[in-house]
Amino acid sequence: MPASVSTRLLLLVGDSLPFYRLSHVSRMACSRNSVRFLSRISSDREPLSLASLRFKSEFETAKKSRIDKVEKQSPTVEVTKSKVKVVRSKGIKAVEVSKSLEIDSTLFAAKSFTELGIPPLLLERLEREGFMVPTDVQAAAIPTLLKNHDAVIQSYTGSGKTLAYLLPILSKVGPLKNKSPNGENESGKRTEIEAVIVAPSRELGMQIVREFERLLGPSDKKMVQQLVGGANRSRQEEALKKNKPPIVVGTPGRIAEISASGKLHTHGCRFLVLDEIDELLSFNFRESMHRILEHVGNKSVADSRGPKGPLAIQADRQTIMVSATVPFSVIRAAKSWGHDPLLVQARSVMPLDSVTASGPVSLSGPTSISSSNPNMPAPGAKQSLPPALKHYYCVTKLQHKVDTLRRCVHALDAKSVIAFMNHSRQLKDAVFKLEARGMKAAELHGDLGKLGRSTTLKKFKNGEVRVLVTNELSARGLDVAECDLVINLDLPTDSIHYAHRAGRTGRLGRKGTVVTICEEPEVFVVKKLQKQLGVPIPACEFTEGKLLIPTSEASESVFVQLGTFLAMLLDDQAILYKRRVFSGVRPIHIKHGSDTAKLEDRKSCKS
Ligand SMILES: Nc1ncnc2c1ncn2[C@@H]1O[C@H](COP(=O)(O)OP(=O)(O)OP(=O)(O)O)[C@@H](O)[C@H]1O
Repeated sequence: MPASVSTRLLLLVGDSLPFYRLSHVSRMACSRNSVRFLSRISSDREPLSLASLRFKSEFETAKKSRIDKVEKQSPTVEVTKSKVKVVRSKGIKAVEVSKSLEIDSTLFAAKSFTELGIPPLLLERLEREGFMVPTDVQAAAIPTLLKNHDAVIQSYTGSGKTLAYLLPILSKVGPLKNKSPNGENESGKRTEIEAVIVAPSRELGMQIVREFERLLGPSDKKMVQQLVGGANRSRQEEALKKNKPPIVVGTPGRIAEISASGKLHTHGCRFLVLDEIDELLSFNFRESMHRILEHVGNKSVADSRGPKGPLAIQADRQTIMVSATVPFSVIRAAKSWGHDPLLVQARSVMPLDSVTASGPVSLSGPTSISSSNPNMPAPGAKQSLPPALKHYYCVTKLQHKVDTLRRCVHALDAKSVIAFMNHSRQLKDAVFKLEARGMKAAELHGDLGKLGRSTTLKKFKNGEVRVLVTNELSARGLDVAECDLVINLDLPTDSIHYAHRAGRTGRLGRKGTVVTICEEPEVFVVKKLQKQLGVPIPACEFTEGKLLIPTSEASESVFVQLGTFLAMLLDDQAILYKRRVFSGVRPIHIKHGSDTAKLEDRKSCKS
């Protein structure tokens, strides 16, 4: 090891920090059942579970007569007596939670989809496709949506928000829905569009279509029609005419276009889903969204001169808005477009009216929703990151960024990597450099045609391409389960963009790492992101094929995690956590990939 490195007291970081349990603290957001499910996915170690925290988790249907009752009680998590103590055993420092968090988990402890009111045919399909246990957000959203509430669904990336709205729709629309009281399945009787799902990109739109098709099966897959831009429009119109699909999924521009041409009749539509709603609110989509909101589910001609303007039409449809990040603009829009909409999160369902711009509404609620103060955490960003993700940054010179990326991929032995850059013209260069060094890479951006985009994506998904170099196009919604590393070759513009990029890895409880490669003058931006997101982002280096962290950074990172842990255990109003940055701590060595880590010379740690 070079002298410069050895004198800097480095920490070798592996898959498990000594505070492994701390790194998973936010799994508290999961119900016991989904934790059980998640632990099946990463079964190589035991995660911190609600059971270990002694959460109450029986499914007590009888005790709850009406969902609305629950919905009105805003904070659903109650901290009664919490004691955290640091214990030492076998040289490992660990945190033991001795007593006792109470959670009103009736809505969020479903052991199976059966308990959520899904019809039998759909249950069969779910089972066939391997969906056995609902995730937390699904357990909260499905009963809420089945009761026809308008809703904003917010939970972290990769937590299964698509099925959270797709299942209630398929419970009421198409061939898998509940039979009518006289025993007849009414499928096929209606000829109108019953559900419109809008997504901001073609890739995401097509991914949603595939999720529908997977459950509908080959014989009924024509029940859903994709209307995404870049594809042949007249073919889409013909398919609409011929198949009369009850469900359409598309991008705003194409849906608005076909609707304006009179070939898409959505006035009788019952569901309007706006996926990645905060993105759909952007200026680019304004006109198309205006048309969609004005027409979908509005049987009578809308009064566009009403006091709230044309977009405030109270339609007959159920409006469902979805994103991992919910800034206040979304809350405002949802209040204006929906009938008493609810905010559905993994552990809470509350009226949107209880969400204000000025302050916290609940422990898990949108405490970070703020419309003005730039120093406040970015709206909704905190709850948007998968809890098991690890974040690092690495300082290098501009001309060495791609080489650092390559070393990072080797050091972490990453199999499937998404690297983000801000400008599409730089992507080709990065790909060229990687390929020249023998690393299989490909670029993905909006300037490629539809075919080029889908071919590249397919190659990435099936492992032919190891590094996908892309821009913001791929930051939202893209679901590649195998992606184990996200790299920011350029800094994201803010914490919301960071959260969506980061969320391409660590999907559904899997392991994932995010590394931001930046230049020295950009480090303050990373520090700011760390503060806004409430996650530790320590500096790292890549030496001798290993990811190394300077000791001071490691200590800070451990304490950011401890702070997050305490803040989650105890209401942040009740405890004022003071972060201590250690000084003079002797080196800590943790073997990469080992399950148990050694915290050497603990005596020198002053706590
Ligand atoms: N209950 C479940 N059991 C097993 N797999 C599931 C379940 N729910 C969802 N999944 C899978 O988890 C993956 C992530 O789901 P999805 O894309 O809906 O996440 P998301 O929350 O919408 O993420 P993002 O915010 O990034 O769009 C998908 O591959 C989906 O098929």
